[in-house]
Parts: sequence; structure tokens; C-alpha cells
Amino acid sequence: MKVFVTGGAGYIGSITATELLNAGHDVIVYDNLSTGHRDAIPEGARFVRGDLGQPKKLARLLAEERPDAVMHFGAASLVPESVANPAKYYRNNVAYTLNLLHAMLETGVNRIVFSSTAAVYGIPKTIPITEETPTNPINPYGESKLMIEWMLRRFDEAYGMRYAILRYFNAAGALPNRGEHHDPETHLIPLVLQVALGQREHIKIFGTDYPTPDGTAIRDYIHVQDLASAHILALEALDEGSRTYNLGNGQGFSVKQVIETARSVTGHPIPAVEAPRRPGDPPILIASSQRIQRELGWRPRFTSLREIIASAWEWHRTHPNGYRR
Ligand SMILES: NC(=O)c1ccc[n+]([C@@H]2O[C@H](COP(=O)([O-])OP(=O)(O)OC[C@H]3O[C@@H](n4cnc5c(N)ncnc54)[C@H](O)[C@@H]3O)[C@@H](O)[C@H]2O)c1
Ligand SMILES: O=c1ccn([C@@H]2O[C@H](COP(=O)(O)OP(=O)(O)O[C@H]3O[C@H](CO)[C@H](O)[C@H](O)[C@H]3O)[C@@H](O)[C@H]2O)c(=O)[nH]1
Repeated sequence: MKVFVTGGAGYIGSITATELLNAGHDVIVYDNLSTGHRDAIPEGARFVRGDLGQPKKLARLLAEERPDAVMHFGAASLVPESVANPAKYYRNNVAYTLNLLHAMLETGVNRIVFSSTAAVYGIPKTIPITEETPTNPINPYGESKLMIEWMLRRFDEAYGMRYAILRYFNAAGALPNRGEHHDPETHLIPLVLQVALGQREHIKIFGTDYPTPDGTAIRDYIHVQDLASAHILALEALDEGSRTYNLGNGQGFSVKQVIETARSVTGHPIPAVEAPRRPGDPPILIASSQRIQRELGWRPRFTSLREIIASAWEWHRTHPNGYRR
């Protein structure tokens, strides 16, 4: 298939674009490079620098290229920023996705795989989280993604646009030549590894009074390559109907367990400092990904935290400046 990948210069989009090419698909990357990197875009993909806020450009490009499907990674995705600046999230994520969907309608492109998030669940009452767990986002980032999910459902009902909504938990890990590079970095694993590289003095542990065995927050870390394979399965299943899936590896690890594992992988002491809770952080998020396993036969290949951190470490160790030249 020919796939139009928005946000294909970012962390998850560039790795999925690489795996799409490896699977024999054609890829067009559309990205404004606001948080992405030109060097992350795989060779073999056509790159168009553009903003989702340019509806005419989008419609022209879709009319020219006639892709079979869109994979929509392009978004702003920092929870604290979304609280401080909700307008950016409703514009960049909700309004600009409406631009994209409109351009798809105009040009007859009617398949989309969408990057949603565990943040749509807010603070869930039960663990593990299934797709039936009520959605109740507690910040504008999660709300913006849920609004997009609503639009997709209505566009399917009214116009027959087929969607796969993929609600990722915590993406982590790397390919040998592609990994996570955000500026500023806010995610736990890359920050811990920057301490191991000597780029930071210590890691702050946000909250040690959570109702968890060691008092620190628990997350479900899913390897980015497992995310990529789920996208390809979801893409290939779109014609059989729209669907919504959680994507996690089904195991929870605490902040302290992540730091301890990174110490063992890197051989560095990684000093840690206890700090207050970060506002808006749920105590425990663990996915049930049974639905995609049952319906599409997806299986996470990297289930051990050690393997996930080791792959991220390989990328950080060999690319200490990320994509910066
Ligand atoms: N990283 C995670 O753990 C995680 C978890 C759940 C969901 N997600 C979602 O997955 C997607 C990718 O996340 P990521 O971590 O790779 O983020 P990223 O910031 O690395 O990638 C996002 C890409 O989108 C581009 N972009 C943003 N706004 C754009 C616009 N208006 N026009 C064109 N391009 C634009 C950026 O330049 C960047 O290349 C996002 O939609 C995010 O919300 C990520
Ligand atoms: O320096 C740090 C950074 C993070 N943490 C903690 O580590 C855990 C993981 O934090 P991340 O920032 O790595 O990831 P989040 O769980 O906050 O966010 C991820 O999951 C969210 C869903 O809840 C969204 O989808 C978001 O896009 C995605 O990055 C949290 O408990 C956080 O408080 C620290 O203790 N110290």
C-alpha cells in the first residue's frame, strides 16, 4: 500500500515508517519538523515538509499522491504543556486533524490509523485497562485525542471512513539507528539514560507516596518496534472494519524498577533524587492488549523491561546527541 504518514519525522512515526518500508509499502512523510528530525525520516520515504494547519496543501498532496491510507502520528503530546497551553492542543491536535480528515474526504482517501493514548482513560478505577474501561481524560492532551476518536467514529458512520484507533501506553526502546530524541525530553527512560551518559547529574523520582509496592508510579512500557508491527497489522485489517485497540505489553514497572534496571544495563550508578508528584500523573497504568492479540494475532516481542531499556541504551550510547549533527 501507499501510506501517507503524518509525524513521520518523530520518534514513533519514523520507526513505523521504517518498518512499513521493510514490509514493502510505499511511504510519504508529511511533517513540519516542530518536534521531529529530518534525519529520522528513513531513506526510501518521500518527504514533504508541511503543517497539518495547511488544508489546501494537504488536499493537493493527497489528490496528487492518492495514498491507500493515512497513518496519523502528527500531534503535540506533552501533558504539562497541554495544561499550561490548552489552545495549542485543541488547535494542533483537534482542529488540524479535522483539516486532515476533510482533505481525505475531498480526495476519497478513506482509511486511517490514528495514534491515540492511554491518557484518554484518565485515572482508571480498574487495572488492567481494557478498551471498555470508561474514558475520562484529566488533561487537555488526553481530551484532544478523545475528541479525535469521536470524530473518527462519526466519520465512519456518515462517510464510511475506516479507522483503527491505537491507544498506546508508554512507548519506549529504539532501533539501532533510530530512537527517541525530544527537546525538551520529559520521558523517564531517555532521561535516566542521559544520566548514565553523564549529560544530567541525577534523575528525579516524581512521587514516592503512591499506593504501589515501592511507592513510585507504575507504567506499561511498550517497545516502539512492537507498536510499529501493530500499526502494520491494523492497516492491513482496515477493510474488515473500524476498530479500537489498547497497545501495551501488559506488565507494569515502577519508576524505581526502571532506574534499577537502567543501572544494571548501563553499569552506571544513576543517582536518583526524590521529588514531589508531577501534577496530572495517574498512579498506575497497565494495559490489557488482549483484543488486538485475539483479533489480529499481534504479540509483543519485547516483553522484558531489560530488553526494552537495553535497546534504548544502545541508541543513546551510539547517538549521544540524538539526531543533532
Ligand atoms: N511517546 C509516547 O509514549 C506516546 C504515547 C501515546 C501516544 N503517543 C502519540 O503518538 C504520536 C507520536 O508520538 P511521538 O512520541 O513519536 O512524538 P514526536 O513528537 O516525536 O512526533 C510527532 C511528530 O509530529 C510532527 N508534528 C506535530 N505537529 C505537526 C503539525 N501541525 N504538522 C505537521 N507535523 C506535525 C512533529 O514534528 C513530530 O515529527 C503522537 O500523536 C502522540 O500523541 C505517544
Ligand atoms: O524525570 C522523570 C520523568 C518521569 N517520571 C515518572 O515516570 C513515569 C513515566 O513518565 P513519562 O513522562 O515517561 O510518561 P507518562 O506516563 O507521563 O506519559 C506517557 O503516557 C501518557 C499516557 O498516560 C501519554 O500517552 C504520553 O504521551 C506518554 O508519554 C511517570 O510516573 C513520571 O512521573 C519521573 O519520576 N521522573
